[in-house]
Amino acid sequence: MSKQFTYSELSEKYNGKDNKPLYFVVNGKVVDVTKFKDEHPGGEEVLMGEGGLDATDSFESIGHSDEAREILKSLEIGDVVGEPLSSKPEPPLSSKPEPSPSPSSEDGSLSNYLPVVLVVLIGYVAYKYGIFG
Ligand code: HEM
Repeated sequence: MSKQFTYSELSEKYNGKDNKPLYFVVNGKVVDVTKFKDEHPGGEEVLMGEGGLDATDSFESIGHSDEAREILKSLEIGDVVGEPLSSKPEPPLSSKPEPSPSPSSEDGSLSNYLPVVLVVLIGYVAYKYGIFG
């Protein structure tokens, strides 16, 4: 059975800082990129930024080649268990703003009566100037 890591263990002991090993998670697998980071065509910094985190989205969004996936496989050293520590917390659903009612639908607003006022006005003018004979 392969070695198991938790996210808190990874982010504390394997974050690549202060000469610590650099591990992160891709598709549920823990990869050891301590040595590979120097050879990474995309640079060392981007990998350092993922230390101890779930890098699946970052890895997939770049559109890495099959060769990159082969290297990824060769670097796998274990599995991750438990929930990821959320680096970018989602706002709770309840904080979403309620849609505000549109002002034109307010009762008693003058704009609701505008068509009626216009029709009466036009009728009055037409009557006054003898358009109806
Ligand atoms: C163990 C994990 C990784 C491996 C084995 C790996 C491997 C590679 C390889 C072989 C390339 C060359 C292009 C290709 O073949 O697709 C590459 C490019 C690149 N990688 Fe990674 N990569 C890993 C993780 C990451 C992560 C987590 C990021 C972003 C946070 C990243 C960002 C990039 C970028 C931006 C390039 C493009 C460089 C360029 O074309 O100028 N990589 N990677």
